[in-house]
Amino acid sequence: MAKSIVVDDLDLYYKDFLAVEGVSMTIPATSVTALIGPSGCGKSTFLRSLNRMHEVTPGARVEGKVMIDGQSLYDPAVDPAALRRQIGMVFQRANPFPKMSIAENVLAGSRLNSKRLGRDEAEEIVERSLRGANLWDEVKDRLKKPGSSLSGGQQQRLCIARAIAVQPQVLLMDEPCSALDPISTARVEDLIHELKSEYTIVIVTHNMQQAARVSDDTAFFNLAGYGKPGRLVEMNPTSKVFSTPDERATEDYISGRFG
Ligand SMILES: Nc1ncnc2c1ncn2[C@@H]1O[C@H](COP(=O)(O)OP(=O)(O)OP(=O)(O)O)[C@@H](O)[C@H]1O
Repeated sequence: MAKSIVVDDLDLYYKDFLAVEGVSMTIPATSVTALIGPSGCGKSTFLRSLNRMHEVTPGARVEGKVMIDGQSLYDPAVDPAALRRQIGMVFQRANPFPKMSIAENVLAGSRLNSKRLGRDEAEEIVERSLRGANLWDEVKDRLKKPGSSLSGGQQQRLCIARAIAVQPQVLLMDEPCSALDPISTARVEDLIHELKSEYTIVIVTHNMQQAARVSDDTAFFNLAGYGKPGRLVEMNPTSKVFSTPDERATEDYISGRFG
């Protein structure tokens, strides 16, 4: 079931370097939130703090709070590996397991999560997830072929199918279309639109039009200068951010005056 995320005064460090400072925001459930801002302002770092991937980097640490439906993500009782399997992530470059078949790719997370899957159960997960990722019709006759035999756009949708196979609460996407052609991009954007009825989606994008097309809310991050931490400048409904933003810096960025 989709969950809301509440972030309270979050600081993100790489060793002594404060990369992101003082972020507080509420990400509503079953909606798409876009993270935008100039290179280096900490969008990916922030995204990775939402499923505890940030701390996988040696020396990286977190101060502050992230709550998912009232549960603190950084509570010592939370198992980060189990949590990462519950919060799906899709990366810039499609990364299917190259030697695994299409079906096995979809099942990879479920196999890690659970006991043995029965054949019927496995087939049901494969079909449901591939349908969910708008890929079923294109691959249903070649489920045993390697994931790497698909086109780039199909591979990215396969990765989305893999992420939703475990029915995550939240789906994090880090520039999921940046390596895709316009047609594949449009398909992934359509998919994001469909998926938001079931998932809470947070997407990092450099593409302003994409943020405007796919998201309900937009968070603009900025940094005061090189070596300074990134900060959240404003978060508002996307229509407002792109028409009458609260902050001058947001307007300047959106209209291409910097970044
Ligand atoms: N593994 C790391 N070790 C040390 N510093 C890092 C690491 N990863 C990122 N940083 C630094 O943290 C800051 C934020 O980087 P991040 O990649 O989150 O920004 P971004 O907004 O996603 O950038 P881009 O739009 O270019 O992808 C940058 O100053 C970056 O150099």
